[in-house]
Parts: sequence; structure tokens; C-alpha cells
Amino acid sequence: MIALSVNLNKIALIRNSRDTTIPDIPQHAQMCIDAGADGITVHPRPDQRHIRADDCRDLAAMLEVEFNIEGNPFAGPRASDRRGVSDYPGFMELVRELRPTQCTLVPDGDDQLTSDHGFDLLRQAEELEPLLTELRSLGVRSSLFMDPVPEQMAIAAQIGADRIELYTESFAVAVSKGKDVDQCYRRFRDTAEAALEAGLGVNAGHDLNLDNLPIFRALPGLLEVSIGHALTVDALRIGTPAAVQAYRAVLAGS
Ligand SMILES: CC(=O)[C@@H](O)[C@H](O)COP(=O)(O)O
Ligand SMILES: NCC(=O)COP(=O)(O)O
Repeated sequence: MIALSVNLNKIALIRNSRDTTIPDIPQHAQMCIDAGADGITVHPRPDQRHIRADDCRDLAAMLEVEFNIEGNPFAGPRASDRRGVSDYPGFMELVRELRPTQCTLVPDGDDQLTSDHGFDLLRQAEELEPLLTELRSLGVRSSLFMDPVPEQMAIAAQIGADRIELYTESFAVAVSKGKDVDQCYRRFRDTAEAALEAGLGVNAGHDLNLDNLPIFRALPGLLEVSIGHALTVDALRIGTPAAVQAYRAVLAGS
């Protein structure tokens, strides 16, 4: 069964719009888990626009399901600009402190609107390898955020990644436009097959939703999808438990 990891970034975005503690992030995580989520994903960015370092600490203390922390491994410390909110300690510093189940490295700039590309291992393999080695020594499963490029899967394995996370925005766009869906899916399928051949696990995420997931879930060897934005929007319409159950039902093939 493909694991569903619910990303809580957008819940934190609502919370941060006031000096408040609601929605309570750990309580929302537990509601998702009670509804069937297999894991929780967060993406603490240096500006702490949504998920904060303190949220990651609170989640690490209570989660009994897989905890996936995503982010730019080269993001350094940044002072908080909000009263009562801890500073951002740096991405790898936070991962060292919390040792989540999984750490997904993402090549985001500090001020990007959202994640919008994967690593280019032809340029970045050398700087990533020691981080992957360190994650392994910490007992943290590593995953590299990657575009659907089959040729780079062997490099990901060679430098020590446990998994890759396929960046799926291009597939979401193809489905939403009804254009080149088969061609786009084939590129993801070829990349997944290359990853499996290299001994990597295959995760996927970004802009997956109830329209495109019924197609994407057929990907060979898919282990986990992390979904936040669309699931949160669906929850505004049908409620969080029903939204989680809807995604679970798609992944179960029903
Ligand atoms: C890496 C990725 O595609 C998402 O996990 C990311 O968390 C999206 O970040 P925002 O929620 O800040 O758009
Ligand atoms: N890694 C993808 C993720 O965690 C959530 O992405 P999205 O569903 O918010 O686009």
C-alpha cells in the first residue's frame, strides 16, 4: 500500500496569520493520523512562513507515525521576527536535533514561493554526498527531491541516497490541462524504473490531488506520496478526516 504522508505547511500558514496557537499543529496531525494518514510531512523554511522549528519539535515529541522533514540542506540559521517564536536553527541543525524518520533534501532557495525544481546531481552530487552519509549515521532515511530524469537516478544511489522524491508538478499540470498526460507519465515511469534499478526507494510529491493521483498511483514501486496543498483545500470543502480518507481510498485503488 502506498503510504500517505500529510504535509501540514498550510495548516501552519493559517496559524501564523495571527499571534495565536490555533489551528494546533500536533492536534491537526493527530486528526490526520486518526483518519488514516501513514505519516506527517513538514517543510520548515528559514523565514518560518508556515512550519516553524518549534512545530517540528512539538511533532517529533508526539508522533508515532513516520515523520518526514523536508528542506534545503544548505539553509543556515535565521533570527525569528515574531515574538515568542524560536529562531530557525538551520535545516541540518534541526534534523540533527530531531532525527526524524525521513529527511527529504530539497534544493530550494530561502525566498522561493514554493519548491519548484529538483537537484541537478551532475552539479550537486559532491556537496550532497557527505550530508547523505551523515543522515545515514544519524539513522535518518534520506530522500532527494528530483525532477523526472532517469539518467540521474544511478548518481543518487551512488552518493548514498535511500530514496528519491519525484517532483510531480509537471504531471499535475499535464493532467489539469489534459495535454501530454501519457507522455509525461511515461517520463515519470521511466525515472521510477531507473530508480528501482539503482536500488532506490521511490516517493513523490508536489501538487498531487484527487484528479491526478488516480493516474499517478500506478507508478512502479511507489512507496509514499506527500500531499499538503490540495488536501488542505479539499479539507476546507469536506473536512480533514474525510479528505484524508478520500486520498487513502485513491491510494488503496478503490
Ligand atoms: C518539496 C515540496 O514539493 C513540498 O513538500 C513543499 O513543502 C512545498 O512547500 P510549500 O508548502 O511552502 O509550498
Ligand atoms: N513533498 C511534497 C509535499 O510534501 C506536499 O506538496 P503539496 O501537496 O503541498 O504540493
